[in-house]
Amino acid sequence: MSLQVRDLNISYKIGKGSIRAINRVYFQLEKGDSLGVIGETGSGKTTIANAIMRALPENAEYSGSIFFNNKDILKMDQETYRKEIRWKKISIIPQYSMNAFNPIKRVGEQLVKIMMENDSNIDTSKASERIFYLFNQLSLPPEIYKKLPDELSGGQRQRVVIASALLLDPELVIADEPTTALDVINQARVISLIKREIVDKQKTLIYITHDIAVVAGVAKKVLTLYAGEIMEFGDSRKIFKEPLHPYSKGLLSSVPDIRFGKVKKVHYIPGDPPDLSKEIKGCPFAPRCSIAKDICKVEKPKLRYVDGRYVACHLVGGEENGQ
Ligand SMILES: Nc1ncnc2c1ncn2[C@@H]1O[C@H](COP(=O)(O)OP(=O)(O)OP(=O)(O)O)[C@@H](O)[C@H]1O
Repeated sequence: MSLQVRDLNISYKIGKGSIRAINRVYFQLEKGDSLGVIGETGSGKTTIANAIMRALPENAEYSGSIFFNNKDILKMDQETYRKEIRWKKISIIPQYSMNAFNPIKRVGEQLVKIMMENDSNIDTSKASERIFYLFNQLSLPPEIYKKLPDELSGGQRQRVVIASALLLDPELVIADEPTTALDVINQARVISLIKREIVDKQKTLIYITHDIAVVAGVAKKVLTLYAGEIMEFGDSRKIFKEPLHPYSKGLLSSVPDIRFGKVKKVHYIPGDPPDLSKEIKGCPFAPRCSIAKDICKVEKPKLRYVDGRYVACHLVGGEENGQ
């Protein structure tokens, strides 16, 4: 598996104007990589996921490429993507599992249908064998197979969604805020199952979240996104230990640490993200950045390779990325 996102730009047309949701995004993942995508609400995380899933809404306009195993999926027609890629090669665990299922059909029946529609070599007995195997892996009781979606708890439903994403053994799984609707116990359970069934099995994972602490536990790489632009991208241990971009620093210092009976002082980044319907000349973070210089307000910083990661900041030195 290889995923190369190259110069991705996505905007949404609204009325006479448009929202520039993604700007010049580049990143690359290989088999076994796990990437945490973090950033405030509206930073463009779901837009990236939808672009990879070929599920952008009608009002989206895009340019750039997303090479998946060397084929540009943005240039593929919808039908080819649906037949060859969706479920089989790339799948998604969406934010709200409620919407993922038909409320009047039994869970097992719906999972069998996904499998049979996407793989002509599979019959009902092979499909149910795979489903029971995944239920077992995800600590779901076999009775779930015959239940209606509404008869499951939130945590069970989200685990069934994980099972559905894994049914056809895809190479890349995108988890978009998969634990938002769950209590902390179920959050921890779902996260550890995602780690065990996706990361530890050498599949590639893109994990989208507001929750930085989760990324630290799941992802080997991290990408901080702000106003649709990459601020920092690279090895998560390096970035968590010593973030270089002022935005990554701000995000990390906003994580509460209540361990060992001590409550660390939580900082927040004053101000709000910019209005994406207006042109942003310099670094989008400059108006909120406590160390911004004049250049930051007028010139976009390039992504530079610095100390083992890419950083887009005029005030952090290093080699240019060349992209
Ligand atoms: N269909 C749409 N039409 C117009 N604007 C949209 C559309 N979808 C998203 N946007 C805008 O694009 C920007 C990026 O949205 P996106 O949902 O990708 O962000 P996000 O980081 O996933 O946010 P959240 O964390 O809240 O899910 C936001 O300004 C959002 O309002």
